[in-house]
Amino acid sequence: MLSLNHVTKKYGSFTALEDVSLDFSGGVYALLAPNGAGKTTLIKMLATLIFPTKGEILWNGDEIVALDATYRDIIGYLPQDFGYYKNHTPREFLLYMSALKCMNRDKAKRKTDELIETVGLADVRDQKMRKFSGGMIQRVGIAQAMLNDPKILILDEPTAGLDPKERVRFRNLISSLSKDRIVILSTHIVSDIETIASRVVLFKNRRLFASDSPASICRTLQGKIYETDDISSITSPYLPLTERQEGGKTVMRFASEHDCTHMARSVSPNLEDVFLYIYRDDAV
Ligand SMILES: Nc1ncnc2c1ncn2[C@@H]1O[C@H](COP(=O)(O)OP(=O)(O)OP(=O)(O)O)[C@@H](O)[C@H]1O
Repeated sequence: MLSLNHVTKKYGSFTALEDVSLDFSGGVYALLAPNGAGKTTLIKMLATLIFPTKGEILWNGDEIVALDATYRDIIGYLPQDFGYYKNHTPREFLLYMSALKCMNRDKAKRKTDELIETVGLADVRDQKMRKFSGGMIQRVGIAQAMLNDPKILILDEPTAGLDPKERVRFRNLISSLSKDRIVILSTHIVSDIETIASRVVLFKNRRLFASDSPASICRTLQGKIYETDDISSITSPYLPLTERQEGGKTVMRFASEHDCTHMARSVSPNLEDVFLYIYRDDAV
């Protein structure tokens, strides 16, 4: 198990994360928060690129910093800006990354071929990456993070810049890779994780706000979410959430602290409602 115990991270006098305690056991953990909430800071600490100012991060009871290379051997990491060589083919790039990870050549070749299949790049394994789409590049990124068959796979905003079809493909890939390992991914896009996250981790005001299953997180707004096509009635204190077109009318989803069944239809909360509700005062 990977555990954060009272972790605080400061950059000079600025506190990016404060007193975060959190356990990761198995499955997909989605760090969901608006930009600037500290997701990358947490991810970089988990990847041992930066260190907590206070508190400790433990892998099965041992500090990850003290474990050093032993810990790095069990993690796979895809950073936000994943640097690759445009003139490399996926195969060349993965073999190069295997060499950096000191893998023996036979194992590296075997693993490279296997991962190229897994991420669906077999047809282009020997083509230069300069013409690859964002989704294809991210799939190469996942493959390099998986070379050492990591127990912990850490992905920082893996779906940023992908088109809807690529996002779905990527989501399915992450889900298939999450068996028998911890996957920790950061995102500010709710639809990326609604179906694949076993746990959603929310931060607010630099602190941990919630860490629970998507269903439990959604239940926190049970009885507070409504829909109506009388959108002119949705003014303060109601909180407008989303709008959609239905049967030629605009239907608005909104949150209310009080019963509104006299004027609107009560609906089941979804993760997007929760996100918009929790971060209503933040710039998202
Ligand atoms: N090296 C640094 N020095 C000073 N402040 C920093 C540094 N890195 C991050 N910050 C600040 O810490 C806060 C959290 O940043 P972080 O990158 O962790 O957020 P994030 O949730 O990952 O957002 P994004 O999705 O935009 O990367 C931000 O206010 C950011 O400006």
